[in-house]
Amino acid sequence: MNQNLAPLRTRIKICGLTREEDVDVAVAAGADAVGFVLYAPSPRAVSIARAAQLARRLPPFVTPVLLFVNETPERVQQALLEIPGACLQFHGDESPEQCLAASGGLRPFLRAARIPLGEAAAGFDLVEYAQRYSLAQAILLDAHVDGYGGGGKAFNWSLLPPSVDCHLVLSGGLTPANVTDGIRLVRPRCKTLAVDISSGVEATGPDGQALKGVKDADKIHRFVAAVRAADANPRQNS
Ligand SMILES: O=C(O)c1ccccc1NCC(=O)[C@H](O)[C@H](O)COP(=O)(O)O
Repeated sequence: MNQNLAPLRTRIKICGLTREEDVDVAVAAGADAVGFVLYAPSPRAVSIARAAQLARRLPPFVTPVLLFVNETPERVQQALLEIPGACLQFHGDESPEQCLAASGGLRPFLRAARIPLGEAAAGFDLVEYAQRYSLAQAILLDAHVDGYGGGGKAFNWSLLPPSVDCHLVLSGGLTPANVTDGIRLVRPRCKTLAVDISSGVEATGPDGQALKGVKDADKIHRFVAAVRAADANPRQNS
């Protein structure tokens, strides 16, 4: 366990933004990064032009993250031209070589690992995966769901290996209510930990169904507050 190396400030990414007001709320709440889904089949998809428009609202030191699934290097490069300073997130079946080619070796990228649900998580070799994608800035842990991601499902965090020699981003089914447990369980196992949420801060319609791509300001604020509370209470994090 890398407890002595654990940072006291967990970085926060809010993903799947499509509206100006949600970008502004994420920034006001204290997010370190905001994610734009550049994957057409997603209900949260935005075009490159729209992502660029939204990213222009960001103040210095809040990072736009561009999420791709099995995209061509040409389209990734096009997005980087229009959104300079962005970080990339590869959330499909991209090999290490494809990640490197698409990033042009010029921009940092996150590599999503899709961890099986239930007890099967124990069979996922995260140590080997992190070695394979050693050029990634961090490995983003998401649950294995249909449609590649954004499914709002949590995998069994306690089945992760006790120590992984990389930076991790915990995602998949996080909520304001469970993020403290996630930080407590995962932070001691890696170099640094960030958290990433999309479904768990979405608004719901009158029928109780999630409005995908529309965020709830109160949930974003509660999520950030829960992360900061976890950071501030070392007893919960050891
Ligand atoms: O959001 C999507 O629709 C999506 C589609 C395809 C691949 C990934 C996708 N989203 C991933 C994310 O939004 C986050 O990186 C993260 O995994 C959050 O997921 P969750 O909080 O479970 O919605």
